[in-house]
Amino acid sequence: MGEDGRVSLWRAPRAVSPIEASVTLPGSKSITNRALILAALADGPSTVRGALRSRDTDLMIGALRTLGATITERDGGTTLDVTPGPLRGGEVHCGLAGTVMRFVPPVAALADGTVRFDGDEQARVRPMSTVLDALRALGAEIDGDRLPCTVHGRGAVRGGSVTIDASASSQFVSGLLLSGAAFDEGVTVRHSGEPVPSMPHIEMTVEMLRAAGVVVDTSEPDTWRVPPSTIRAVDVTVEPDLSNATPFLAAAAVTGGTVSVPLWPESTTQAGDAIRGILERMGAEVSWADGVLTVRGPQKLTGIDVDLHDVGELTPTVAALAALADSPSSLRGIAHLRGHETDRLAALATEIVRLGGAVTETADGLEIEPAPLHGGIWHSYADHRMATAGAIVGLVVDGIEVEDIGTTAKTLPGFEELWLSFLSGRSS
Ligand SMILES: O=C(O)C1=C[C@@H](OP(=O)(O)O)[C@@H](O)[C@H](O)C1
Ligand SMILES: C=C(OP(=O)(O)O)C(=O)O
Repeated sequence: MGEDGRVSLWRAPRAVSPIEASVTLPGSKSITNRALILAALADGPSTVRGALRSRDTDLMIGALRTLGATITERDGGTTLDVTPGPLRGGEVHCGLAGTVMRFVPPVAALADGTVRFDGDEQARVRPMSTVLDALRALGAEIDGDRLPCTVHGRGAVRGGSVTIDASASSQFVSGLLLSGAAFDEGVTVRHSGEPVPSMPHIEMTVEMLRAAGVVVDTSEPDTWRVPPSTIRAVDVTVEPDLSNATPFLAAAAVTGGTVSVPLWPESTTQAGDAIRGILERMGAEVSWADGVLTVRGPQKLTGIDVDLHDVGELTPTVAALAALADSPSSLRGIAHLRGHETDRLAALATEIVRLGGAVTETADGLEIEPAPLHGGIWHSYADHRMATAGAIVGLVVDGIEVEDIGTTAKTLPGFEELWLSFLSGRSS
């Protein structure tokens, strides 16, 4: 929606030749928001360098300031100095950020005061009861099962053991673990149910807790044990957001060009790293040397049969690639995407079919057949990754107009300008 309330349409740039470019991405949303939570609970001042500044991370900064942390900015806002303060009540706006909705309530339960949570209309239907019920079982008092809801903080949380069904989102586990060391008895989270999605994101949580001196016992499957302890202040540098890199790498794949992304970590828990294997299987050449990832697109993009359960946030990019491939694709293991920013399976199927594509929505994924696409409006559903998926399609299909491209500000403000300078080979 534009400022005047009308739907805004962005004419997606068409690639006139193979894209040859290099692009540097800002920091990871997932690492930035975890670092901020841990810093707000730490035993002293922390510094977060290379932080992502976007709607989701600004909402996290706002939430933690409300609860009592002092957060100051340097280096154009990408270095954040965080000094924890006594936790208190207030109003927290979650926007559409899963990390704010699921990571902040456990912090609020530790506050001395009442914390009211609300968010965007679409956030009010995102699953949240699992983390709220778990907090109740651990001794917190909470009204509500989704946004809006209220946490009546009492300055401490008993903690202990809780069994949850985290099959709808890994963020339920991460949220409880991030604050768990500050609970009187720590926390033991056991998962019971269908497999937990997005496991690398839980590994990211565990790795960052350990870096802050917190013990996390992961010796039993589907069980995470965090004994009570102080959370050490840290000086952390955030990796670039590899999931946000995927539309840029996809541009090489669909145009037969060459795209490089510097500062690509040699090893990482970020889901975005899985794009390397995915693009290779679709026919691209992928190489990594001296911290630079390079993708060289194929003559013909092949379809892929892939289980994206662990890396669901890559689905919009992979679906756009699949819609442009010359053989069928099957994207599986991603039923939980119905609880993301929007029902991503329905949204992707609707938008690709609208352009002439052949997509069948299954219970846990998408079947995509090759079909010639034509121009038209690509709706974004307030979902940053839907918007960037439309930009990928627009590279090779004439007349694609992406509705509400500004929604990319959730994790990548300035996407339009970055995309344009990238396409002209001007980006860094
Ligand atoms: O913890 C995180 O930072 C995230 C976990 C994942 O959530 P789900 O487990 O709900 O898929 C991922 O999709 C989301 O983009 C970020
Ligand atoms: C699922 C996503 O976000 P959130 O952190 O809001 O869950 C995402 O970025 O793809």
